[in-house]
Amino acid sequence: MTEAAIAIRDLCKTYAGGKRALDGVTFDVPRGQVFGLLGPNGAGKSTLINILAGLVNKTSGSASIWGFDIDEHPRNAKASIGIVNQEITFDPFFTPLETLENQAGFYGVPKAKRRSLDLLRAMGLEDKANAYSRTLSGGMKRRLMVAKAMVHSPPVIVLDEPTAGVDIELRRQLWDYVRGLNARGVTVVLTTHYLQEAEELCDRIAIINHGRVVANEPTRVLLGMAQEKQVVVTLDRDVTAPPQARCFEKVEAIDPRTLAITYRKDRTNAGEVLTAVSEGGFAIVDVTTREADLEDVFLNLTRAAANG
Ligand SMILES: Nc1ncnc2c1ncn2[C@@H]1O[C@H](COP(=O)(O)OP(=O)(O)OP(=O)(O)O)[C@@H](O)[C@H]1O
Repeated sequence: MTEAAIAIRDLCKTYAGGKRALDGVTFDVPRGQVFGLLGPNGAGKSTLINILAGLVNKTSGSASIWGFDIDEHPRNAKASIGIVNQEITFDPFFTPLETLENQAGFYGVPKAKRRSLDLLRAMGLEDKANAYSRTLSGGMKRRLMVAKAMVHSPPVIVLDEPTAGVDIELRRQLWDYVRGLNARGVTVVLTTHYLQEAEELCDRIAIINHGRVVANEPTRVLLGMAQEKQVVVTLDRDVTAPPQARCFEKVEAIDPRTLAITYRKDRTNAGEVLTAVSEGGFAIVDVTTREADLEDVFLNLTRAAANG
């Protein structure tokens, strides 16, 4: 069996004051994947990452990184992971090249083994190597943070909300860099509030809620768990009385001639829904369908956990 990049077993954390932030968390991050860690605010994601980073002490359970237990081999465990936090932290008066060299010094990487320029190239910052870091754009600063977390060549990198507050174009750029890192063999763990980001990038996703894992599946399996689908039909005339059928879960009027009809794919299919609309005496002029997305699954799972 190939060992996991990160193995977490029955991890618990109760903060002083009694808050139980992690309540028996168990999962593996397989090597070579982009792994998404999702959860609503306060679910325990930062606590988990901080335990891996050695910044927060766990209450019980175990965790290992690249086969190194964080208690038994803390130095090796730390050397195996690079963590990119949400905050941008580097001295604005150093250049990107100096920033990486300083960080490599901090990690004790010998000069001969440093590859600061390679990293800057990989992050698209080569031509900024000698600029003042404070003159970089927001997206460049984030990429510099990723490069900084990579100076000791860890096989695993954790990106905590890498695109929070970043506009869509920069977000796509950062996604490309994440894909590039992964293509070079780096295992990537990503926390994000943007479900579309997880859907696009992650091979596998774990969802945590109230300190527990409520799902841990390949992304496509998770997406398959969404049962609701929608067809949007444009009709030949204004609808005064919306059509009704047992296979409809919900009918909403988008405009007088356009209806969004929700159905459950485990109970019916788009063909039956469209037939029911025609049988209601309408001719269908246009049809589009909307696939359920991760957001539907996420809401269902976190809601189910809240109610259960
Ligand atoms: N130092 C601390 N002392 C006490 N409680 C804490 C501490 N840090 C976090 N918590 C609590 O533990 C729970 C989990 O917090 P955590 O920051 O791990 O969640 P999160 O999933 O990272 O949330 P977010 O997405 O908002 O960062 C929350 O209820 C939080 O208030």
